[in-house]
Amino acid sequence: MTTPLDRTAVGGTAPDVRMVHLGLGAFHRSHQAWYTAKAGDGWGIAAYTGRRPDAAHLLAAQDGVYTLVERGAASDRCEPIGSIVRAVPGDDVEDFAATVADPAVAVLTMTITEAGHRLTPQGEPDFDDPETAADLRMLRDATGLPRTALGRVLYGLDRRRRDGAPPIAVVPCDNLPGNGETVRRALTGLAEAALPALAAALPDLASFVSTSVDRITPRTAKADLDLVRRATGRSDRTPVVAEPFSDWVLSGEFPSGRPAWERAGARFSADIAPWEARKLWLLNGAHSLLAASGTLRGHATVAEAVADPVCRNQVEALWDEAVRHLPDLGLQEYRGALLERFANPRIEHRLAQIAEDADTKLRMRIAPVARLEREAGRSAAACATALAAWSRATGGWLDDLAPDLAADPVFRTAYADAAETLTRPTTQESHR
Ligand SMILES: NC(=O)c1ccc[n+]([C@@H]2O[C@H](COP(=O)([O-])OP(=O)(O)OC[C@H]3O[C@@H](n4cnc5c(N)ncnc54)[C@H](O)[C@@H]3O)[C@@H](O)[C@H]2O)c1
Ligand SMILES: O=P(O)(O)OC[C@@H](O)[C@@H](O)[C@H](O)[C@H](O)CO
Repeated sequence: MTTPLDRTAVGGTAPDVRMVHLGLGAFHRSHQAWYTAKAGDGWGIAAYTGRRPDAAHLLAAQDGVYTLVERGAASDRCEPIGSIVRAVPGDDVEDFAATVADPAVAVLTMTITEAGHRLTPQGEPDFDDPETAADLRMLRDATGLPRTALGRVLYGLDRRRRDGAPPIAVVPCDNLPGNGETVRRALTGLAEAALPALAAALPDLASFVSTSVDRITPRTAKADLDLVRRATGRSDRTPVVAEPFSDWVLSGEFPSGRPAWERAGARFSADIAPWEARKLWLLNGAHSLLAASGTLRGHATVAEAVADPVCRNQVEALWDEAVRHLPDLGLQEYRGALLERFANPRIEHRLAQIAEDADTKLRMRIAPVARLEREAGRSAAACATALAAWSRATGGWLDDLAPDLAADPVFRTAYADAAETLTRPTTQESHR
């Protein structure tokens, strides 16, 4: 017999809400909520969805409690997680703002996806984006509620300013370089356009923490619901599956306190840039390369693609280019560990998921390495392969993604050569 999952699975008492999260997806639950539960020092989270309410409804029906399935190469480990105390649809913007303004709340984390930031390719607020422009008008004229993620954050922070609550730490957890500083600049620019009093107050009202986040978390499959029921004897309508590995590097101030995330292995560093570049260029860069090239070669998951020698060689070549621009942070070991993580046959990480919003991702994961390679006088052939595969898989144009690289004759030649190679069968294939 199975019993429904609820708070009794985690001891019965909910911790007080001291953290708020925007973008209640799989990754928040496998990562920040997991670190917060492991810290064990009584921080509860009120989590809001970004776009669709479904995740909030499912989770709220279970008192916010869900099962984390840690999926190793050989077996699964199921654990109930109880740090999310309230799960709320994101379109309840008034509720979100009231939580952000709550003086007991000290931390605001976010996973709104890279594209959800609605930034220009240069990483600045995009005032030409119609939804951003509509939010700015509403905020300025106080005529409605914002719909974009950053618009909602501005609305919440402005409520906090007006209520005179103590400063809050804003902790972006998307795969964006310098995510804390990027979000600080974006919010400041947007506030200057619509809420000048907030723009002036922001430096005292909020700190911005940059983070490098890592835990491969694919979308949950239907079969995982049965698996959890069999393994735990409880029916969970919304478990989350992740690899056993997890990493979190943070840099910045927490003026009103934070959970003791270091108890769960989080690291605090004054200089996050090298860690972040290592993760974005090696892990995420390879993911985006595989999402394009692996799809072209008929693969559906990361594990399938990385087992293909053609894709694997492309990944190694990309890494050879990237590591020339990274300090020695145990790069050989890191590469070896990544190959093992990618090869985990039980993690069904679909290339189609990684390929979503591919152009935004490639701008951050591949283009920076290509530029550094070109500055060093090399052709950046492996980056060119990644971009050519993306173009072939999606119909995207290099000129739109990275006009500077498109205008560089050496890179352009490498890109054209790569495009041609992608259509040519390998020696093995031509002998079949
Ligand atoms: N899944 C991973 O392995 C992983 C690992 C590291 C970092 N991340 C970061 O977390 C983000 C979310 O990943 P996930 O696995 O939770 O995805 P998910 O699809 O499970 O959840 C995405 C969340 O973002 C919200 N969202 C999506 N588009 C949005 C938009 N345009 N504006 C506002 N909110 C929006 C969704 O409503 C949802 O709440 C990724 O984009 C990435 O930046 C994910
Ligand atoms: O989550 P996204 O969409 O930014 O990117 C897809 C993957 O590259 C990413 O989720 C990785 O699995 C993750 O960053 C590992 O920590």
